[in-house]
Amino acid sequence: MSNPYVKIRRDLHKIPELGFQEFKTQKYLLSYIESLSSDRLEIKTWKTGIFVKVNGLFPSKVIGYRADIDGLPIEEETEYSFQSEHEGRMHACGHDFHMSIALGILTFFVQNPINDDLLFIFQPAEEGPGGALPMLQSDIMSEWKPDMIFALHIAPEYPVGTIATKEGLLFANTSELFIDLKGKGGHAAYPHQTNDMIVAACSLVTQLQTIIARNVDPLDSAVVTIGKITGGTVQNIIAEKARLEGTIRTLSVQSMEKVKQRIEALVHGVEVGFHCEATIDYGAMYHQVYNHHEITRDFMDFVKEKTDVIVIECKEAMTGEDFGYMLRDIPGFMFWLGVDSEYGLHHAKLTPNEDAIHIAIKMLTQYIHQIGHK
Ligand SMILES: CC(=O)N[C@@H](CCC[C@H](N)C(=O)O)C(=O)O
Repeated sequence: MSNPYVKIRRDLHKIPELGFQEFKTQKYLLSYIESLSSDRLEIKTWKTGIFVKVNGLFPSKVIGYRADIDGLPIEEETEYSFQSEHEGRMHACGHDFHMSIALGILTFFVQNPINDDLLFIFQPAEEGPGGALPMLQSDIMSEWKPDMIFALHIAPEYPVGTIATKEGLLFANTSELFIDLKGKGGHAAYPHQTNDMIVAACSLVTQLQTIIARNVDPLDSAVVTIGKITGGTVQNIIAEKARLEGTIRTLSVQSMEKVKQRIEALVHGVEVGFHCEATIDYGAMYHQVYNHHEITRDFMDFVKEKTDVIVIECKEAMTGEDFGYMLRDIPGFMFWLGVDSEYGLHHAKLTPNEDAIHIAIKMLTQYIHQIGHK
């Protein structure tokens, strides 16, 4: 392991923290960035995130690069010697890779300054409740606002040495979904005296799937996933309460509204049918990731023509990313970085190939070097 950014990735892998609790992560990043001790660097913290400006020689624009820094509530099941030291937390979405790659690029340009200014954004809470929008609206961002911005996300399904992206829509619109049901609990042997919220919740989960099958245009796409159900107390008590937690994904803002209307109608139906009360909370919503056409095309051409990395023109995905908010305001793009893992994103055995770290740093320093001198 001679690559220092692999060591950084492993250090960060050990300390995954949830959104807006990334205190150790922020401290680690700050101590590394401050150790670069250059008078070109300006550093400002924002909650548990960090903005770092690398001042250029003769700046005519600011180039932005964003890395997300939070982990997930997953108990790690890899065979790593550098497993998560935080019980029930894991970097299972590659943000440890994203941070180490960002530090690699940052270090390169501190040591090899270019004309333009660079802004590195280490953003908390991508998995929820969302750090991109409030960071974008912060005073620091108004002062240092980039003229263009980009970011990457690791992709377990693509080989190392490849990237994948496309012009226009890349990732879906998302909305979290929390539904609370409250009825009348009671003795397991007297169901006729109760309104069982376990039965209501199970019925609702099945009904929600009919939205995709029967309400969304088959030529459009949407997802309603319920990832968690809780309810009840013990096996012989009929549950008074149940909670469904999930997420909605759509390829347009309009479809999101339609799906939500159907959810509300079905939840109301369950209220009537099961004599219970229901509340819906949509939690955090993310704007779609929409890549700027010309900038993305230029980037793809650059990688094809000037690097060893293979460019795949991919389809849009139903993943969400609050980086979509940054791209709504600032022209730029996002791309997938191939890391070839048997297990996918959000899996307890995700094991991305670390060779991708060096490949990404090399490719992106070349790219920034080219656009930063124009
Ligand atoms: C890249 C990725 O996996 N992003 C997450 C974003 C989650 C947003 C929010 N918590 C939700 O579930 O809607 C994803 O699950 O796609």
